Amino acid sequence: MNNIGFRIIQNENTLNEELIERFRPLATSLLSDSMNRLHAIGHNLRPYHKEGKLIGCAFTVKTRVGDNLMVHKAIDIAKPGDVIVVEASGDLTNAIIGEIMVSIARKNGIAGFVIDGAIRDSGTVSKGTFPVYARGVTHLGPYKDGPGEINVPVSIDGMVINPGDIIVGDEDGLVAIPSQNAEQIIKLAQQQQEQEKIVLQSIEDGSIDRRWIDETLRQKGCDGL
Ligand SMILES: O=C([O-])CC(=O)C(=O)O
Ligand SMILES: [Mg+2]
Repeated sequence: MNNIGFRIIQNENTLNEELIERFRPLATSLLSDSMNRLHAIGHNLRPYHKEGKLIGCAFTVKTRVGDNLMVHKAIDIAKPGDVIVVEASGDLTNAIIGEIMVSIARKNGIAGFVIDGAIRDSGTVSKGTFPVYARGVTHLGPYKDGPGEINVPVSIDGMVINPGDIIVGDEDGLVAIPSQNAEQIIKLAQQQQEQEKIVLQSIEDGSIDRRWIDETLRQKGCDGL
């Protein structure tokens, strides 16, 4: 039987430790620049935890607005290191997760949550280092009836996330990288990181070259130069 709207699909993707460590020093700004500033989860999802970077493979959940039955199932079956990514239509009426679900997820070795919807118990979540990104907060709790689906493509604030995509989150927000592009994106981001170090050093030693600004303005025909 294929009960569309009420399905659990297996997802064996994992991210090895070596790749995680190579992503760790790379800011989301470098990673999104390395995808031509076109691919990113939108700015509406913000971190609600105190600190700590999020890196892991997407374990996706599509759920009915305000319902978290399938999110509970996801917490029980996702692998250690997975990031549970929940499409809840961006609705903030009912919270999708709270302190108890965060505690179970942490205990199960889940890397973090990305919730395109609301969370609750934010006072506790905000004191911890377990990564939780969400669109907002409400004290109103979730229903637990479904429908919902696990490991289908989801849409998170303007970006399609496929199960197994690499999710990276920091203070600036979230990016998703198809796993087959990981090596290429890491290399490009490392190159930009080196370039930015050189720029920062040139600011310190006064050798920074700012001629490009006037050159660009001249090309635009700017008055008053
Ligand atoms: O009731 C729920 O499922 C959500 C919640 O508040 C918690 O996880 O603490
Ligand atoms: Mg709670």
